[in-house]
Amino acid sequence: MSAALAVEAVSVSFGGVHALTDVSFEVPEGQVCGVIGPNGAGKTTLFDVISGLRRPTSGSVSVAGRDTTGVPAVRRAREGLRRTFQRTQVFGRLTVADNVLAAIEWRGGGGGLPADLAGGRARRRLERDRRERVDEVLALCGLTELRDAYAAALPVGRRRLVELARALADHPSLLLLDEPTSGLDADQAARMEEIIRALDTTVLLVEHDMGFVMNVCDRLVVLDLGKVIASGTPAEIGDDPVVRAAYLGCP
Ligand SMILES: Nc1ncnc2c1ncn2[C@@H]1O[C@H](COP(=O)(O)OP(=O)(O)OP(=O)(O)O)[C@@H](O)[C@H]1O
Repeated sequence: MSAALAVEAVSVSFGGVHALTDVSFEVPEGQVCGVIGPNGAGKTTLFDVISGLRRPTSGSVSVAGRDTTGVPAVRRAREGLRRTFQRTQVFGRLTVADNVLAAIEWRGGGGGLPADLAGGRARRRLERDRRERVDEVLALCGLTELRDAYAAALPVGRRRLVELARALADHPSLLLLDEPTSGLDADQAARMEEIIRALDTTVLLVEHDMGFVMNVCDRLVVLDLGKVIASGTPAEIGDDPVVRAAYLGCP
């Protein structure tokens, strides 16, 4: 079976700066893979390449066995790729529940043409299913009690959970999380850990909190100055002398 995500020999240069050099790794379906590395290691550039915001100078990206290197970001999103950002992106003027609903309805309000063709009863069923999904995702993310709050009024930790809820709303096949614990307090980070561990979606995440990364990831890829310096299970990475010296700062 092909990997859910395969990054093959990806390089990105910005003029003379080699942000990524010959980066390769795979993530099997359903696994959580963490990308770690110091500032400037190339993590954001890698996410940009995988999500289609940046075309690599060379190399390729495949999702579920299909080469998506030249595929625009919006089409990758339609095919099930979701990404959250270091700076949370939610609709501040919508309630929490409507933020999630909008993430489900973006393919077409109320079901679009198929629902129109199918008639009123089918449309009502579709709308009911969507509202049920909103309730389900809000509960999963611990947001039920905040469903009617405006997203702009929430502290950053809660907004991050709203962003996650939006990303999960229509069952992504590949989820990219950029610093999911940034701005979260300890309880919220624990909730984030639980949510990610319970997902059956393939997840790639960038995170600086090493305790979180070690708990939540099945595999890790370590970048340094744009190159993969190690990859393996969290235990293997924790024991790797190259990583300890270059990144963890210990012998
Ligand atoms: N648009 C750009 N133009 C020029 N150089 C860039 C650009 N984007 C990134 N870089 C450079 O590429 C390298 C990798 O940057 P990138 O932001 O991917 O690293 P990062 O690991 O995400 O860092 P951080 O943890 O600080 O977010 C850095 O040297 C950065 O200065």
